[in-house]
Amino acid sequence: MPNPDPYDALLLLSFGGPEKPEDVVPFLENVTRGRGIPRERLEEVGQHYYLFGGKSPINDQNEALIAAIEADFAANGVDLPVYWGNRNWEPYLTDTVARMAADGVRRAVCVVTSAYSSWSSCRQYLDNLAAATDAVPEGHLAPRLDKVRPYYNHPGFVDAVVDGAAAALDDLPDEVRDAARLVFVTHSIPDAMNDDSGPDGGAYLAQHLDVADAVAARLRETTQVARPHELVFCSRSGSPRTPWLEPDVNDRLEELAREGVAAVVLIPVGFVSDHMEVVYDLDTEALATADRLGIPARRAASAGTHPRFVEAIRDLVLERAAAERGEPVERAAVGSRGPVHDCCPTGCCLGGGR
Ligand SMILES: CC1=C(CCC(=O)O)c2cc3nc(cc4[nH]c(cc5[nH]c(cc1n2)c(C)c5CCC(=O)O)c(CCC(=O)O)c4C)C(CCC(=O)O)=C3C
Ligand SMILES: [Fe+2]
Repeated sequence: MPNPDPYDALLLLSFGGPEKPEDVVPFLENVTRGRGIPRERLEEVGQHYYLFGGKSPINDQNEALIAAIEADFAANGVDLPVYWGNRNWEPYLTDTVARMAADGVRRAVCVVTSAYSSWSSCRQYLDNLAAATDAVPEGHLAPRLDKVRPYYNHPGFVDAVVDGAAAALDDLPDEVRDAARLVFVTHSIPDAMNDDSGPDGGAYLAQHLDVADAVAARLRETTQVARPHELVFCSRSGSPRTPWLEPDVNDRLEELAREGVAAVVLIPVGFVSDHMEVVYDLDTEALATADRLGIPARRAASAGTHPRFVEAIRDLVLERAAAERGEPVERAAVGSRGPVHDCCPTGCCLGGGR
């Protein structure tokens, strides 16, 4: 039987999103508190949510992921209850951790719906865990919360991305499929945040480039067609004077149209589920850009509840449990960078967060 000791629960930590139109403004206030996002940008992003009835898909997607994890744990003899908390919306992480304390959870392993290193995608979640532990009401012992390593290069996550991309390629018209450009997409962050990501800097960008190479190589093998690939960015915010990672997906599509590209597959490798960044920034905006430019384009599914991703979560949990018991563990990783550390050293992913 797999051994989850010393853990007595799994905590899924996510971003959170609004459920109804009245939630949108308070949600955006939560996200951007102290982050210096211009008012016009907030109004614009609010419109993205209103276009979808004020409801982000992310909460339903997390519920589906939890159901898939519970089924996978039950089928594989992993006896851990699953809790869920968000940074920016209900169920708030602070409330969840208080409930875990009241339930007598002493130590939980934590999986975040974010696969890469950077202040936004790793350190800020660690800070959220620490703050939620500190906020446990008097009279209860706060559980210890161990976040698993950034898993962008875990073979299960990568398999899910490969499958999504292969299905999107299949869906392109026959005559352009072989000439399609593989365009990997992730969330832009400020250059300074990338410069400060990981223990040696630049990890956010380097991790994406590495996994994009790995996915493209796998697609080359499975389809027997070599296609060029590249990484682009979406969802830039902040002040226009602050440099963020570029090119923007829409700007790049303009260039690709001028270069006469035959077709494009957008692969949202930076995202774990098809949340608002995917359904608005890619499906609504970028696919409209491609359409206007006359480029046949498809958007690949993100990992979501792909069985290989769910298995990867089980593997990450059991791997960390064994490591905490002091047993030798093999940390699965594809690409050229090796597994990311279990525990971030001081100074990892600081800065850039202002
Ligand atoms: C790296 C990264 C991820 C991926 C890792 C992860 O998943 O955590 C991510 C995910 C997400 N970002 C999301 C939403 C938003 N992000 C914003 C703003 C920002 N994101 C940033 C970075 C990231 N964000 C940054 C550097 C900012 C600027 C403010 C700051 O410096 O902190 C804003 C403010 C308005 C705007 O300016 O866009 C919103 C509304 C949602 C929810 C989607 C839904 O509702 O379905 C999700 C999953
Ligand atoms: Fe974001």
